[in-house]
Order: sequence, then structure tokens, then C-alpha cells
Amino acid sequence: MHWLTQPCPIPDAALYQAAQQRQAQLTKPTGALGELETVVMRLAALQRRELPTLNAVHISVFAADHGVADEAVSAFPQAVTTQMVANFLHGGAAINVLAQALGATLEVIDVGVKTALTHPALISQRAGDGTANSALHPAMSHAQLHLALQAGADAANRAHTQQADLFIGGEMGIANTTAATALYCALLDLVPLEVTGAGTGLDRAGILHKVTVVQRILNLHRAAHHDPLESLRCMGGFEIAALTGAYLRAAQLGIPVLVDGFISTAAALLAARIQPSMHPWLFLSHTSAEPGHAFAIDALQLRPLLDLGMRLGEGSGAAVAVPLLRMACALHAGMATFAEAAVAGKL
Ligand SMILES: Cc1cc2ncn([C@H]3O[C@H](COP(=O)(O)O)[C@@H](O)[C@H]3O)c2cc1C
Ligand SMILES: O=C(O)c1cccnc1
Repeated sequence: MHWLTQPCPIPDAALYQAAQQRQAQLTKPTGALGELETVVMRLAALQRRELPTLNAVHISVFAADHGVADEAVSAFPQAVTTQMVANFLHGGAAINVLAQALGATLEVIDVGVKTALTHPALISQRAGDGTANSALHPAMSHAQLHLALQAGADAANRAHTQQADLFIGGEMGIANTTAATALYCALLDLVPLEVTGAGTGLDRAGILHKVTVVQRILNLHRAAHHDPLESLRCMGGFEIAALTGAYLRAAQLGIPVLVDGFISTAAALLAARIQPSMHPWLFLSHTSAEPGHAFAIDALQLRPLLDLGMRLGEGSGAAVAVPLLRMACALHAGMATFAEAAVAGKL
């Protein structure tokens, strides 16, 4: 695990400034493209290019099961995790359609679903047959945690080999909003009632029951709070650990990371806690409908590009935001300057 503590490259301040100067010369009032200006300046500094591009987008979807599903915390049965893996492999899930629309590379990694599938396109790096029930035990052993982190790092290494301009991680794991909620509470000092949401669609009574389960997880693993790796090990899950390893490794390799929703942002929080120098590599794609997401967004001090009421996961919200980032790059590269277009500048 030598890579885990490796720092990430520092964004190039000179290229940020050059992009800022170019934005000021384009035929529009400075700042008029809002966040589209900010993201392209950040991308220039990260990709170390005057004209950043996002042609090659790599999407890795990590799937795993959660023992805490035994506590009736999801509106869907645990079998859906494996069934959705089959759906990913057959091209029928939301992320398949979005990846195809973007011309992105999509890979599916089994990091520990309960019922293993075999399929030529499935990458199998299983840390177990699902995690243990985190309301009763640590979700995983140290060895399992490292296997799952490594599965994520391997995905980022593949993205790097394929010269990806952008990394997107997705997740699938019934009950993983419970794991993510417990992680938010442990890392950000929050109480379950303010963070817990409906996930796949619990009713009010279901959410209140989920609050009690999250509280039990937090009580059992109190010694782990504030320690990112130990919280991750105790609260789960394998796919959140894989995402954490993937984000960290992508940043170390110089690939900007576009984060999806509520669950993925738990991994982004963990990665930034483990290695603060990875924070500049993060972009938040959207605000999830899961109400607790706002706490992590505030903690990361980043502005999500979209707010569409999405609450799907799989990397779907990140994929939906890619065209906006591409348009930000196209505007930066393609607009005329005031001088080129003979347009008068600001009075
Ligand atoms: C058909 C289906 C497809 C999904 N794709 C992502 N999720 C999302 O829902 C799950 C988390 O919600 P909870 O904690 O309430 O179980 C995760 O698997 C997440 O990726 C799905 C859920 C379902 C049912
Ligand atoms: O925002 C998400 O990623 C999310 C929210 C609810 C259920 N699944 C995913």
C-alpha cells in the first residue's frame, strides 16, 4: 500500500493564471460564464495544458454488498446488487446509456457482491462475499480494506494507461447509503437524524428506523470516528473503499476526478482526509436529492455543477455533468478575443 501516502501533484499556478487571463480577453464580460470559467481554469492547471480537453472519460463502477442490509435499511432487497451488475454487463442501466452517449470507457468491478457472477467483461477483485453487518461487527478486516482500496487504485492505473482526461467512479450496493451516512456522521461530527435520508425510497417510518441503525453503527465504532481509514474499515463498504482508492490514485497520477452523489462524496471526503493534496483534483458534479449530501459539499468547499434532484448513484450524476465540462473547454478554446473580433472592451 505504498501508494496510499503518496502526495498528489500540485496544480500549475502559472497555467491557472494564463487561463484566467485568456478568459478575461474572450468576447464576454469577465466572469459572465460563471462556474464554467472556474472549472476550465482549474482543468488547465491540473492537466497542465493551455487548452484543457475532456475527450477521454473513464468510468469505473464498483459493486459490493453490505451486511447491514440485514437491518432492513433499504427499500430494495439485497439481491438487487448482483442483479444490477448483470444489468450493467448487458448494457441496460442508466450509466451504460450515459457512458455510450459520452463515448466514455465503462468498466464494472466486483469488489464483493454476495453472489459472484462470471462474465468476460466483469473485473473480479472481490474482498469478500459482502461486508459484515456494521451494526454488529467491523464491516471488514484490515486485509479486506486493503484489497478494496487496491481494486480502486488498479482502476485508476488502467485509466492512466488509457490516457484518460477525467476519472468518474460509480457505485452499486444495496444499503450503501447507510454506510455513507455513518461515514458522514463519523467524519463530520454530525448526528444521524440530520443526515439520514430515504436512499432508494424509504418512507418516514423507514427513515426513522434507519436513523437508529446508523446510531448503533456509530456507537459500536466510536473509537474509529475521525480516523478515515478506520471509519471506512468499520462502517464499510468495499465499493466505498474502492472509490476512495480510485480517487486518491487518479489524483496521484494527474487525472482530475468528477465525483457523483451522496455515496461517492463519502469516498471523496475520505480520500481528501487521507491525503489532503488530492483535494484540488476533485470536481463535484451535482447535488444529490439525499438531503445529507449538503454537509459533505460544505465540508469540501466545492460547488456542484448541477442540481437535478438525482439520487441514483452508479456515477450517473457525474456522467450527466460531463457535457457541461466539455462545453467549458470548448468555450475557452473556441471563443474569439476582443482584439481578434474587434469588439470594444469594458469602459
Ligand atoms: C434498481 C436500482 C438501481 C440502482 N443503481 C444505483 N442504486 C443506488 O441505490 C443503492 C443505495 O440505496 P439504499 O441505501 O437505499 O439501498 C445503491 O446501490 C446505489 O448505487 C440503485 C438502486 C436500485 C434499487
Ligand atoms: O446520491 C446518490 O449517489 C444516491 C442517493 C440515493 C441512492 N443511491 C444513490
